[in-house]
Amino acid sequence: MKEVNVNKFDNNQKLTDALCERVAAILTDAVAERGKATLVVSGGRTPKPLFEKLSRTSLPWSKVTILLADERWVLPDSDDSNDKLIKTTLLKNKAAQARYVGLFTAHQSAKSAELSQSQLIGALPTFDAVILGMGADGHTASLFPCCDELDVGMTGTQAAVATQPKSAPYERLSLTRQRLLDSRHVFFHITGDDKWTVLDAAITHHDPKRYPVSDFVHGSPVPTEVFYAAA
Ligand SMILES: O=C1O[C@H](COP(=O)(O)O)[C@@H](O)[C@H](O)[C@H]1O
Repeated sequence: MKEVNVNKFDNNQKLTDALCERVAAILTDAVAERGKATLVVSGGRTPKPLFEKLSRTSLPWSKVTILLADERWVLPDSDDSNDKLIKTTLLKNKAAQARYVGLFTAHQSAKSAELSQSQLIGALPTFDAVILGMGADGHTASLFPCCDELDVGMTGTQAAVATQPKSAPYERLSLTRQRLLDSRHVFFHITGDDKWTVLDAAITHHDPKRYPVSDFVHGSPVPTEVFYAAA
C-alpha cells in the first residue's frame, strides 16, 4: 500500500481552508506547467463549504475543467442532483469561468448513457486532483458495496459505470476506480466520527467488498491524502 497521509482538523472551517489552499496550489501549478488543469469533485453534502470557498478563490479558472466523480440520475433541477450542487455552489463567482463537464444526459437511464459518457470521460487527460467523498457504508463516488456493478466499477477499464445501489436512492453514473485514480493527486474529504471509523477500518484492513473505499487507499498508483474533521 502507498502511504496514506491523514490530515485531521479541529473543525470543518480549518479543514475547508486547508483543502481549498491545497487544491488551489495544485491547479495553479498545473496551469503553469501544462496550460490547463482538471479537477474532479464529488457530490453530497460534505463538499458544500469547500465549493463555496473555492468559487471565491482567485485561480486561472478559464483554464480549469471541472467534472463530477458521480451523478445521481435525477433531473438537474432536483435538490438531489450533484449537477445542481456544482452549479449553485462552485460554478459561480470567480469559478464561473471554469469549463464544466457534466455527467447527466438526456438519456432515460444512466445505463443507456454509460457507453457515450465513458468515451467522453475516457478521452480526458490524466486528472490533476480528484476529491472523493465517502458514505458511512464505505462507498465512494457511486461505487456502493451493495451494488451488483461493484466489480466493474472497481476492476473495469471503462471510464464510467452505471450503478444501482440497493441501500440508497437513484440509479447513478460513476467514474470507475481506474479512471478516478488516473490523477496526480487523490483526496478523501470526510467529516464525522462515523465516517472516520469506517475509513480507518478501510485503511487498516484491505476489505474492498465491504468498503469499496479500501481499494482506493490499497493498491492506488498515486498516494491518497485524507482531509478529516470530526464536525
Ligand atoms: O451519494 C453520494 O454520496 C457520497 C457521500 O455524500 P455525503 O452527503 O455523505 O457527503 C458523495 O461523495 C457522492 O458524490 C454522492 O453522489
